[in-house]
Amino acid sequence: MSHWKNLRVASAVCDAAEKWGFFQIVNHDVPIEVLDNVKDATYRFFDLPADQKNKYSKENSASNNVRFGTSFSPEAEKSLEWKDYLSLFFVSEEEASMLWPPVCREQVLDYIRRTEVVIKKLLQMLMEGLNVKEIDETKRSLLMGSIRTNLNYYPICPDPELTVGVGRHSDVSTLTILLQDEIGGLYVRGNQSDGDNWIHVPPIKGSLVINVGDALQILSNSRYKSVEHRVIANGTKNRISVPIFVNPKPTDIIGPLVEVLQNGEKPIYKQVLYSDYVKHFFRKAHDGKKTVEFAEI
Ligand SMILES: O=C(O)CCC(=O)C(=O)O
Ligand SMILES: [Fe+2]
Repeated sequence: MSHWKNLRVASAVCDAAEKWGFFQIVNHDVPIEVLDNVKDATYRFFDLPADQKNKYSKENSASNNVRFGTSFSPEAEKSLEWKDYLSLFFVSEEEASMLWPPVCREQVLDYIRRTEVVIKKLLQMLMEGLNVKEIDETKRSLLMGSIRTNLNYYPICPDPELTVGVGRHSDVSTLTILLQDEIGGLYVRGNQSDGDNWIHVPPIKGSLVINVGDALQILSNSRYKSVEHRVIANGTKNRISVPIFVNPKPTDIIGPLVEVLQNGEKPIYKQVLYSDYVKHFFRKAHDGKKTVEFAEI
């Protein structure tokens, strides 16, 4: 990735986003200490006593932008996912310094700051692949207008056969940047249409896993693919991961970009308010990729 101006790197990124929707990057300029620090901070948060963590639960949190919880949409699920999380919606450094838990705040902010450079480079390459020459203010908002970071904690599960870490889903983001630890357990749906073909994403020290989300699939009129993935429950080890979800602003209207349709290509998606899309997404339990149908024409 440090050679991101090299056309071969750009074309490998666009190719992976088209064919797989998932790839890993190395030599990306986010220092390994920043990654290690945010992993340590994640453990520090989940090691806090329950009453400390519960200060950030739905019932107790001072803001909707900070949320500690379990599973994905507990009201809609038949069985809960074996995962606790702390979700941090970034508004400003000032807000973070007031609301985010002190045990992880600085490390998460640092991780976001250092990753932003990588996000911009990736989006620039992906946009060039769509014939978008410049990321102006409107596009910047559509592509990276809001940022949410989750700290995920998958505790040891006494009977991993009975549940999952995270059920099959695609992300609502434009791009997701995922830091995973060395345990493994993330699977991605392969691009062969026949059968149930899941591919393990092997942990690579220092790498970041990148995946295309629904919003970028919609903006690119399905050129870039938002691919299903899931995490298995683990019977012997705790696992953590730290995704940064890069999203449009909630008030943005998303639909296929004009540059993509310039050659006469038919739009597959209509224009939808991004916050409506997100609402639709969180109403249901994780169940594959059906959510994107909400935006189909
Ligand atoms: O923990 C992981 O590896 C993936 C988590 C994930 O897919 C998500 O939070 O959307
Ligand atoms: Fe995901």
